[in-house]
Amino acid sequence: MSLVTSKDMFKKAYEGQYAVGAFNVNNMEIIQGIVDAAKEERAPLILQVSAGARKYAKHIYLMKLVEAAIEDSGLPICLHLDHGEDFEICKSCIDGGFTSVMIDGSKLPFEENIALTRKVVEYAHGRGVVVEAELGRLAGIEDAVNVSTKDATYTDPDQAVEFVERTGVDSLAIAIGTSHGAYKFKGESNLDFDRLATISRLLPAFPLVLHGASTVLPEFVEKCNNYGGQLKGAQGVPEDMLRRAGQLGVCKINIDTDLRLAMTASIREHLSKNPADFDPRQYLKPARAAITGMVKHKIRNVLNCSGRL
Ligand SMILES: O=C(CO)COP(=O)(O)O
Ligand SMILES: O=C[C@H](O)COP(=O)(O)O
Ligand SMILES: [Zn+2]
Ligand SMILES: [Zn+2]
Repeated sequence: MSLVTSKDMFKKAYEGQYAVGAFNVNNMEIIQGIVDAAKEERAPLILQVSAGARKYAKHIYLMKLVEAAIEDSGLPICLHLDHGEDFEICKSCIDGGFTSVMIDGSKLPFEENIALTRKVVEYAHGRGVVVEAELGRLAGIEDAVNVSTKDATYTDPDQAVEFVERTGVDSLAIAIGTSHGAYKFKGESNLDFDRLATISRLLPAFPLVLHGASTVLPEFVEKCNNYGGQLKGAQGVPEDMLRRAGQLGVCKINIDTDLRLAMTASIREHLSKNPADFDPRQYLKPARAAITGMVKHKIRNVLNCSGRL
């Protein structure tokens, strides 16, 4: 088994009206925790690396860890660059063995986003790599930059069609009200499903991507806070909304925050209950198991992709 692109995964997901999970990875325990869950569930899997993760762990370490995960698990895995901000980082990941890259030109004017995305698509497709782009802008924390709610813009459906036609991109991240991080809504949660349905209708059989799709499960926030954390007012996207998105052309659902919460809650609990422990394996082992539990929950209850390998 080797690294694969998301092409077949998305085709099957679109036809089956479910979504593939794209989980952010930063270190060995996170990769192992996710892969263990996907293996048990026989689920398709995308592992994604942000620019920040690449800086933290280094490209080669993440590459080798993912290669090891494929060899050890026998699973086909798509390795994806999350939120590539320029041509250079996309090129570096393509040259360095990734099978999928995201060029995120969403903060650029429409024509500049098209030109940049086209340039990446030409380079990637020539090398068998697929490309995700973004149109419309999510609020929240992304690569240490906080996009305020007033700077966020929802995706225009007609522009989405023109964008896909003119760039030749393989999938498109859209903005319909989700946001990055643990604080997505104040009060009532609301996504623009009419907009999603319109985009989906205008782009039949085309895979859409939902970023900022963590559910921020209250029990994990509470556990963090019960053991010394200070996560006040954290709120995510309700699970039923994500299931609905999966039936409206969303083939890839991005999850990072929920993994962070699962891992941190577990570590906080362990160290609080076992103050004499100082061997990292003592708290990283349950933390890794917490990641596995979270990913299995997503695969079964949010993505509906269990057994779809
Ligand atoms: O979109 C994401 C990564 O690109 C992650 O979103 P969350 O912060 O909701 O997990
Ligand atoms: O979209 C953002 C992802 O959650 C990655 O976050 P990061 O840039 O802190 O690694
Ligand atoms: Zn973006
Ligand atoms: Zn994102």
